Amino acid sequence: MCSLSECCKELGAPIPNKPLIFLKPTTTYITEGQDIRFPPNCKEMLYEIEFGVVIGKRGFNISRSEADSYIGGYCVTLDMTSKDHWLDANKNGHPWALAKAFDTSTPIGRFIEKSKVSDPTNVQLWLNLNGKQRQYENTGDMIFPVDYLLEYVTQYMSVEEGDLIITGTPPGFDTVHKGDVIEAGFKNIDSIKFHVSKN
Ligand SMILES: O=C([O-])CC(=O)C(=O)O
Ligand SMILES: [Mg+2]
Repeated sequence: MCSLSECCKELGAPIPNKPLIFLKPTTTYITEGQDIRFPPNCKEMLYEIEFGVVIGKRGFNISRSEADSYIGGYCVTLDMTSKDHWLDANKNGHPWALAKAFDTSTPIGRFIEKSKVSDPTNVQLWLNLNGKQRQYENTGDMIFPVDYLLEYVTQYMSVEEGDLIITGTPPGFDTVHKGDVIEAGFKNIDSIKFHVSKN
């Protein structure tokens, strides 16, 4: 979901009044050492660094004030998006499944202990493409903070231990090419490195 206000400015889009929710199955996850692969009919793929929140226990109808007790930890996450399928879905009012949930579309880092993130509302996200900085934004700039997102989404669906909630990308997201290298992280906390497959 686009939950960083600068991102909306960049797109010329109005700031949304509610979060936009979509699902990515766990079959989309890859870890370091595995390559990001273009799905069929995708000529342009987008990178997005996201603040990943790992759920610590099952919950439904979680209130904002209780939200922190449901957080088990954090995870540096990329939300890779097939722009071709995304544009096609938006044009036709169709779901984003092929745009967001193709295999390898969710590169994830290590589990980060909750205690390693002293203030989740002040984490510096960064992403470098081929060594050049492309995204750099603080979680303090999110339109919908993590506790609000948990309250919002669990009105509709339960969360379970190990679920990963990704919270929207900052400005600077753009296309990758085959052979590119993406490095991304939470400043002074953890970082990840992934290659886009050459073929
Ligand atoms: O791709 C989108 O339109 C929404 C999204 O995932 C984000 O903002 O992180
Ligand atoms: Mg995203």
